[in-house]
Amino acid sequence: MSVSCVIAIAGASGSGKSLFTQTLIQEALGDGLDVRTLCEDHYYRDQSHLSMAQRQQTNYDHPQAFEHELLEQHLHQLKAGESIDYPQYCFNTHTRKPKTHAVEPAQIILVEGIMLLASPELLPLFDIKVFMDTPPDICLIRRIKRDMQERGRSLDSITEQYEATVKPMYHQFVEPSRFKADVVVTQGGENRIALDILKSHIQQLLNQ
Ligand SMILES: Nc1ncnc2c1ncn2[C@@H]1O[C@H](COP(=O)(O)OP(=O)(O)O)[C@@H](O)[C@H]1O
Ligand SMILES: O=c1ccn([C@@H]2O[C@H](COP(=O)(O)O)[C@@H](O)[C@H]2O)c(=O)[nH]1
Repeated sequence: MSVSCVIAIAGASGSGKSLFTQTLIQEALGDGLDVRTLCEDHYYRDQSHLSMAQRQQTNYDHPQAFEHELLEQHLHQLKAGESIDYPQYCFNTHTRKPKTHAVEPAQIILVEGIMLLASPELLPLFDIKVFMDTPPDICLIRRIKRDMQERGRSLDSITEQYEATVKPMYHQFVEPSRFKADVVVTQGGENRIALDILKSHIQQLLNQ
């Protein structure tokens, strides 16, 4: 099976990318489509050569924090009908897990991540580029809740990281990348009309 459509879902941390992507996947699967998802987070560079204190100081909100050359290679492979060894990243240790997951090519590949539209080398690989446009204060509230519940973080570490890197890098890289998008989605991961518009456009691309 060769890939017919690669969709990028970008936007700030906490903007609703994962929820929007999961909803789109569930609905596309329900429509009988063959879908896979890739998360840019799994392409974070491994930090195992650093001490834990150094890992905690790393700027994870700069495009260079990601191994985008590997993501680019994987998207080329999937488009060519080849399976990939999808890396697995651990947020608690800031390291790549030893095991990869095999991902097979599919009709639709959804890729979600903060820097997807801020990396010129990736842009030509996307058939549809989506940007989740959610106000920064809402993103921060969601991030605090999620990082405390799911990523083993304290409130102090979240707010320190937010001021040191997340906020300035958002303004330098993420927010300007909005202008690369084909579709800008407001109201987070539950925007029904945006989901329906995308599903309809995906069907058109698959029928071409
Ligand atoms: N429209 C929404 N209304 C309420 N909560 C939302 C909405 N969109 C996302 N969330 C919640 O906000 C948190 C962060 O969303 P998530 O999709 O993980 O963001 P991202 O992947 O962009 O970091 C999650 O707990 C998610 O369930
Ligand atoms: O080791 C790490 C790697 C990343 N982060 C933060 O994660 C977000 C991106 O993930 P989302 O799922 O889009 O929220 C990014 O803003 C990094 O600051 C981290 O804290 N530690």
